[in-house]
Amino acid sequence: MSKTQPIVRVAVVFHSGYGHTAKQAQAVAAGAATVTGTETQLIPVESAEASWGDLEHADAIVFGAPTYMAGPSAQFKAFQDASSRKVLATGFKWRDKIAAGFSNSGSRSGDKLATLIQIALFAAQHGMHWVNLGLPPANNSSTGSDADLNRLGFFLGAGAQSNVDQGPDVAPPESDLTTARHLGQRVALVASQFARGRVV
Ligand SMILES: Cc1cc2nc3c(=O)[nH]c(=O)nc-3n(C[C@H](O)[C@H](O)[C@H](O)COP(=O)(O)O)c2cc1C
Repeated sequence: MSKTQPIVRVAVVFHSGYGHTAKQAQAVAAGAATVTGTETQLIPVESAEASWGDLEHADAIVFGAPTYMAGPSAQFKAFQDASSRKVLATGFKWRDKIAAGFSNSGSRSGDKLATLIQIALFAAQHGMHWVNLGLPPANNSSTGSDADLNRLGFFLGAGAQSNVDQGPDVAPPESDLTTARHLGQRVALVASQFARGRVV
């Protein structure tokens, strides 16, 4: 890349107990990869211990967790807690990075908003710049449907819903994965704008 088009690194850190949120995470990364000059990395929280260095070098980190009992899963929360010692205490290393979030759950609401709010606050504690979903709500009129982009009507981040009797081969549905790809692309674009600004 030229000096005016720096490479932008987008990391997607996620937990998924049964594979559904992993599908959403893969879609976020795929969306980010559509932006020229973007390198993406998918990091399951189980691998986070080996990935603190990668996260330090990322321009943007997208955080994703399934909603379990009205908040991020315990495994994702453990990753968040570990970041206090690994990131905050060692020099506020994520300050001024781009951040965004996503969550998947069994119910259409399922209280995913609580998870997204928690993730946004977590990013704020790290001094990161939050990127919202940037889509109008959909599936909210007589002509709307579950095939709509942002069918669940989130603003803060990307939501997905996976029927609890379906595996990750079919859930969440394509509309939620397209919504996740949109978020990834938006994050990569914003990260690219920030990176160009730093060059200037
Ligand atoms: C311990 C536990 C708690 C859950 N709590 C919620 C919840 O609060 N709201 C909801 O809609 N679904 C809830 N679910 C359903 C999951 O969010 C849903 O199955 C999701 O697709 C799981 O994602 P995963 O396969 O990435 O783990 C819960 C599932 C588990 C296992």
